[in-house]
Amino acid sequence: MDATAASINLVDVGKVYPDGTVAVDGFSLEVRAGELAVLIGASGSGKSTILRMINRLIEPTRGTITIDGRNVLEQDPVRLRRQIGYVIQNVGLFPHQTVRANVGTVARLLGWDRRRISERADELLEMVGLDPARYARRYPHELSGGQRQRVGVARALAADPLVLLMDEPFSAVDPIVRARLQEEFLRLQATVRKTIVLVTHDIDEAIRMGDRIAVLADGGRLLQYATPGELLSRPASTQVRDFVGADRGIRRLAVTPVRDVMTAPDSAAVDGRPTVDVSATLHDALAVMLTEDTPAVLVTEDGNPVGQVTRAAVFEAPVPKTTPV
Ligand SMILES: Nc1ncnc2c1ncn2[C@@H]1O[C@H](COP(=O)(O)OP(=O)(O)OP(=O)(O)O)[C@@H](O)[C@H]1O
Repeated sequence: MDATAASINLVDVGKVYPDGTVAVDGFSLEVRAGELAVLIGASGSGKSTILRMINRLIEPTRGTITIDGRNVLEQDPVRLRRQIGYVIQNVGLFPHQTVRANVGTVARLLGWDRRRISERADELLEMVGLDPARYARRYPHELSGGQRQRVGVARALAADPLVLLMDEPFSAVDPIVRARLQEEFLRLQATVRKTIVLVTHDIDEAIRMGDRIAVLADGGRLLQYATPGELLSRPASTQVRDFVGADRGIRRLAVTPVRDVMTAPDSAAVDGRPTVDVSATLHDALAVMLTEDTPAVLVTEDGNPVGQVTRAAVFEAPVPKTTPV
């Protein structure tokens, strides 16, 4: 087990609201420690309800939820919530508190001393790309939407939680800011490696961010739980296929590394051929082929040729293995 993250297990979880609405009817999912799982699905399919049952903002009416094997339903909900970071769409920052005080909220509740709280808050602000000297003393209304969202992420990470729950964290900002926040967040996640459950409506966001994506239908019915590549290349049903979209073929290129399809470099063609780095995707390789009007590109690692990718290989990219739901 990773010391900074915890696995999450939902087994046959259900929620019937007091008015009789069956929001979630027997939902099971396993999120491995350090992985980012995305919940996506039609409006009203129960995504937010599932998310909020994990930190018990909503009490399940059946099933079990464990974090690292410990049943959350047997823990004190207030203490539980302090151990789980929670980021929501409009952030919910306290308007009359400075950015530093907002980031320090949970640490304060945990009784940390003032100096440790400020130091931690400033460290977190730096991590999310906000210079504390400039922003720590501002109030939320003195920030842009994207900056507020970063403060929300910093606040959720401040007490070093094992688990982070994110409900449409980037949807309140425009698409350009959103893409930048997603990228920054992925870089941050590569360092902090939390176990994350993220709810979104945006299939591009799901594909970009998710290690695994759960596609839900009404009542929290799990249609498929798979890696982005698998979801795009092997949708489990027409419902998933429709959901993922007609351009799933193009999307798939963006999640398939050239490493997966490259073959040994053709020695005669090494000189002068356009190159892509070994970290590139098929989407990158195809873009180079199209702009350079060439049938193949060389794949390089630290500048040395390690393989090649042809147009044919791009279009015949192997289908990823299926992982059982
Ligand atoms: N407090 C409540 N009382 C009764 N029904 C509720 C309550 N909260 C949510 N619901 C219903 O439960 C179902 C699931 O809602 P939920 O918010 O979890 O869906 P969602 O997938 O997150 O939706 P969206 O994508 O639109 O945010 C919906 O039919 C909703 O109307």
